[in-house]
Amino acid sequence: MITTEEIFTIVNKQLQEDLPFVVYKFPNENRLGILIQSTNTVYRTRTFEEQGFVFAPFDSEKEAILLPGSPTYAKDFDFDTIVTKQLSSVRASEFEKDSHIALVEKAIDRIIHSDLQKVVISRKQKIDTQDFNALDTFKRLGSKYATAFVYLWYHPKVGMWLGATPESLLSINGRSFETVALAGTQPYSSGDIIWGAKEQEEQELVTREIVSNLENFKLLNFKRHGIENHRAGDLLHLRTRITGTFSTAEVSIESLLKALHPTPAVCGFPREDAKNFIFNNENYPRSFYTGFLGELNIFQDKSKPRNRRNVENLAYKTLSKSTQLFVNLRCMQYKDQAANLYIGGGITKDSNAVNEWEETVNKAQTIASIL
Ligand SMILES: C=C(O[C@@H]1C=C(C(=O)O)C=C[C@H]1O)C(=O)O
Repeated sequence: MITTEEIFTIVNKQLQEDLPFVVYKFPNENRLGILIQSTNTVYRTRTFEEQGFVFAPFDSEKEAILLPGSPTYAKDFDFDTIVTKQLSSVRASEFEKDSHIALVEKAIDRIIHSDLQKVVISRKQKIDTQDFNALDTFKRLGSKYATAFVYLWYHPKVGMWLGATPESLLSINGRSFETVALAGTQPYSSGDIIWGAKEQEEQELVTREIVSNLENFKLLNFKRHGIENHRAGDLLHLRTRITGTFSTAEVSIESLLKALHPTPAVCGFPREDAKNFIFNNENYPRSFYTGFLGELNIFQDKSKPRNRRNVENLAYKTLSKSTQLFVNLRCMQYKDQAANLYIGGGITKDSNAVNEWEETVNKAQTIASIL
C-alpha cells in the first residue's frame, strides 16, 4: 500500500518517460490501483490465464493487451477535493447528426425486415482540447463519477484512453461470480422515475440473453436479481445483477468471456447479425470502445485485520483470486491534441431515430463535461 500522492508521482514519471501504465478507481470506493511497465513492450493475452490488467478491443478476433503483474493500491483518495472545471459542452455538426439519424433509421428498417432484434449504433466525436492534462482529467472523472470504474490507460505503442464506465462485465472473487445486464437510458432527474416500454423490453432482452449464455457454466445458486435503477452521473440506466457460484476453483475466463462478450448491451442480438451490421455500417472502427478492461487473476488479501500480538494468525493469510472486468463505455481516446469521444445506444424496432441521437448527445456530455 502506498499513498495516493506517490501514485500520482509514478503516473507523471511514466508519462515523462513515455512508458505504459494504468491507474484506476473502483466503483463506490476511494481506492486507487496502479500497474506500470518499465519497458514499452506490447504484451498480449488470448487465454486470459495471466495476471495483470487487460485492455481488450470490441472485436474479439483481435488480441487483448496485457500490462502484466500485480497492481499496487492506495486507500482513501479524497476525490471531493478535486475542483471540476466549467462545463464544456459538445457541439456536433448537422452532418454528424444527419448521418447518425440515417444510420439509426437503416438499423430500424433492418430489424423490421430480418431476424435482427437489437443493434447498438455508435459514433465517434472529436473535441479539440487545449492544455490537456491526463492525470487532472482522470481526477476530475473520479470526482464526478463515484459509482463508475474510472481509469487512465496509456501505452506509447497503442495510445491513451480514459473513461468512467457504469457497466461491469465480469466479476470473479474466489468462486463467486457476478455480471450485470445494463440497458435503457434516460437523463437523471430527482422526480419519479418512469421507464418506457422500449427501454424495459430492451433491458429484458439483454438480461435473458446473458442468462442463457451462462447456462453451460452450471453455476450454483444462479440468480437473476430484480431490476434496479442505476445512476451514472447525469444519466439513469436499468440494471439487473446476475450472480452465482462456481462449483470448482478453476474457471476458464477465456470461455466465460466468449459467452459474455460482446453482450447485447453493446453489440445486439442475435450477436453475429448485430456484429455484421456494426462492421458493415458504422463508418469508423470501434477499437477499444465497447471492449473490456480491468484486473485479471489478481490475488487479493481477504484476511480480516488481526490483533498485532496474535502473530501466529499472520501465517494464515486468506488469498483469493479476483478478476474485475468492465465494459469500456463513456470513454475517450486522447490523440493529436484532441479527445475522441465514443458514444452509442441500443436500437430496437421501437426506437425513434431523433431520440436516439439525443441519447448519444447526453452520453457525450457526461465525458465532455470533465474536459
Ligand atoms: C453503448 C453505450 O451504452 C450502452 C447502451 C445503453 C442503452 O442503449 O440504453 C445503456 C447502457 C450501455 O449498455 C454507450 O454508452 O456508448
